[in-house]
Amino acid sequence: MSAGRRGAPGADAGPGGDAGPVLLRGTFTAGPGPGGAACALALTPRELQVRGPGGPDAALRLADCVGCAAAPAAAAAAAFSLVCYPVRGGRWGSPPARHRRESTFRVAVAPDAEGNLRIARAWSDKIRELAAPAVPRPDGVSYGLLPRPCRALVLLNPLSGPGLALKDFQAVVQPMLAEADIAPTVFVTERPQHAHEKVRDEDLAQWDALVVMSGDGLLHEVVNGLMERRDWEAAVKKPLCILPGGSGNALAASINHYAGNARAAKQELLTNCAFILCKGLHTQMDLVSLSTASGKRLFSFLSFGWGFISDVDIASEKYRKLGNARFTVGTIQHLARLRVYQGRLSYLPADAAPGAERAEPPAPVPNGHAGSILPPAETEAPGARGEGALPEDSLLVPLQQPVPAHWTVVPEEEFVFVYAIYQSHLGSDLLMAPAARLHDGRIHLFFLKAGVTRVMLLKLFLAMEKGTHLDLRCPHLRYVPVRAFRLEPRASAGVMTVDGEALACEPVQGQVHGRLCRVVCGS
Ligand SMILES: Nc1ncnc2c1ncn2[C@@H]1O[C@H](COP(=O)(O)OP(=O)(O)OP(=O)(O)O)[C@@H](O)[C@H]1O
Repeated sequence: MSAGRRGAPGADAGPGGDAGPVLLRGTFTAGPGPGGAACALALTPRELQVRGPGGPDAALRLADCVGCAAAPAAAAAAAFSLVCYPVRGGRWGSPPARHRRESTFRVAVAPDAEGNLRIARAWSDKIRELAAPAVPRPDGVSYGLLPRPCRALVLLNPLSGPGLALKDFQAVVQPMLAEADIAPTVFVTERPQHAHEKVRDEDLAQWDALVVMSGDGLLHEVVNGLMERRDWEAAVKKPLCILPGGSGNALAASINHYAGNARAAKQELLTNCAFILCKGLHTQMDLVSLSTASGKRLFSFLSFGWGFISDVDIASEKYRKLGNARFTVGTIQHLARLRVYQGRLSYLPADAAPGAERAEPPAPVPNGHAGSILPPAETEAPGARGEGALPEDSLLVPLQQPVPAHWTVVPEEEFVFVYAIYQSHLGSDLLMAPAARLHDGRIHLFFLKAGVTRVMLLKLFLAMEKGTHLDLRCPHLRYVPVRAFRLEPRASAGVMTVDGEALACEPVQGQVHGRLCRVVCGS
């Protein structure tokens, strides 16, 4: 709870107190107009303590505050308003969610309007300063804060998910961004690849952040559009932000989870993610480089899949209007005609002895260019040593060669699914890889071997809602954190998925590139 009962303002002030020392103190009245109740305020580094006349004391947590502004008020007074989004417990069993709460205080203590405005501004400036999240400084990971004012290019797919992205953006997100001094410029996509082309050709210096209001598919386009630029290395460091407008919203659900929030979907998830954007903290995120036998190179932030899960994902697109429920419908349909997928799966375990890959130095696969056909293995990729050279896949050997000897080759060659995920969530209510983090340098590889019963498969998906599927100890399900993998399907029928988008079925291999891009995250 953000507004809790407390002792008198400043009661726990001073070194060692919960809220820290009192930095500002004043007596104002509640509301912008004259005649409001008197309030004694005390501002500490963590909260604004409010004591009304005889009423309960409240503390507004600055960690919940997205903005604060001062303005002149009637009768030579001034006012300052802070907007907080505290978490309130859900009713009737619904999970706790953030709700808007605006608090305005009228300042009429100076003899003139100018003096009152000066005081109101001093309070609002200090509140804004204290409300900015502390930037963590862990070893080796870089965090940053979006500037204020902040210029955000919002790429929005009006047809994603149930088709409400534009309406939800205007109703839920835009007012929050205005409160947080973030100025959005909305670019509504008109067709597939539109966002890809936009960010590939855009002058990125105009923007402090690229915001995607859509499903994961549009962010996949944005990441690959950035990686196709000659200045990709700088471009991909532009902070990205996902606001859930799609049906799966896996990255949004993962970021919500990493922020320590309860599971949320729909408007609650959108409010949580918009709140995270308003706070403006960003950090590094891993990307996985995928190379296909036909020569494509793609960059993926979420997942690569083959088999049951991918088939459900693609086949259920026609139920997009159902939102997240489309996956439940698709799962039930596909359970009825459970298939086996044949192929060879190999991987480099994440805990393989460091340097093992150097014992037998592979000829790394060429750099290529994002989304383009790779040149033959023996030729050097265009620009491989100059500007535009993409990061080298140093753990991989060309697909025509066997995997290096220190890799593990799965003996079984019949699967129900193979799923490599690098974030925690597969969808807003599917916690597939509870251990995954934005920059853990790992691909969380799951594979389900043939022979599993339909009942067990259903149990696994039900348990995944809480992330307890591995506790079922299903002998057919394997989970291994890896740094690279290769999948060689025996037949080309069917479909694979990258970040939930369809990919032709063919041999694919991938490796993680740690901390390659940046993403807005919770503190
Ligand atoms: N205006 C548009 N018309 C048709 N397709 C579009 C348009 N804009 C983007 N697309 C394409 O729609 C596809 C799906 O988009 P997106 O992933 O954002 O939504 P979704 O599939 O509903 O959500 P999720 O990935 O969460 O299931 C993307 O491949 C994107 O290229």
